[in-house]
Amino acid sequence: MMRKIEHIGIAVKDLKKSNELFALLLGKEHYKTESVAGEGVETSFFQVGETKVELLQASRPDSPIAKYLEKKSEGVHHIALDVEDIHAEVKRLKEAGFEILNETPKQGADNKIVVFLHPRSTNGVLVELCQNAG
Ligand SMILES: CC[C@H](C(=O)O)C(=O)SCCNC(=O)CCNC(=O)[C@H](O)C(C)(C)COP(=O)(O)OP(=O)(O)OC[C@H]1O[C@@H](n2cnc3c(N)ncnc32)[C@H](O)[C@@H]1OP(=O)(O)O
Ligand SMILES: [Co+2]
Repeated sequence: MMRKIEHIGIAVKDLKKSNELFALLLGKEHYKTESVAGEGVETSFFQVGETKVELLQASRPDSPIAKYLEKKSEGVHHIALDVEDIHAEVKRLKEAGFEILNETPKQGADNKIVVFLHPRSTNGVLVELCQNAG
């Protein structure tokens, strides 16, 4: 079951500058920064009511964010959905015909395990499933 939008992921070139911009926009500072080496990203998180904004800067050239920014401008990169049982959701979505990029959940930021769906199977939106890592 999809419980809520966990976060909106935004690709940025300069995390420090974007942290200042989003602190001004949201009227509050980010509550954490975190490197996710497996994804080649540096992230920062802002709590916005029940959901979050996740800013993402590439930490190495082969990062998905680096590739994204080679072709597109800064902006909304993905939508993350909070799920109760990520394995059950992967099974349900696979059977429904969605393209799962990593069937085995991988370590995400902010104490989550995550799975991604290919945007070509979701109307052009990169979708991330997030489950609390416990
Ligand atoms: C996990 C840590 C953190 C967290 O929240 O915990 C994160 O969120 S990390 C976020 C970064 N990691 C990822 O994005 C992993 C999943 N992404 C991928 O596997 C790739 O980026 C992929 C498959 C979405 C795209 O791969 P690649 O760039 O090699 O392929 P193309 O450039 O050829 O793109 C193929 C096709 O997809 C379109 N595309 C690419 N990225 C996006 C996007 N973010 N949103 C929507 N569409 C996207 C691209 O435009 C191409 O479309 P086409 O029509 O063929 O031009
Ligand atoms: Co994310």
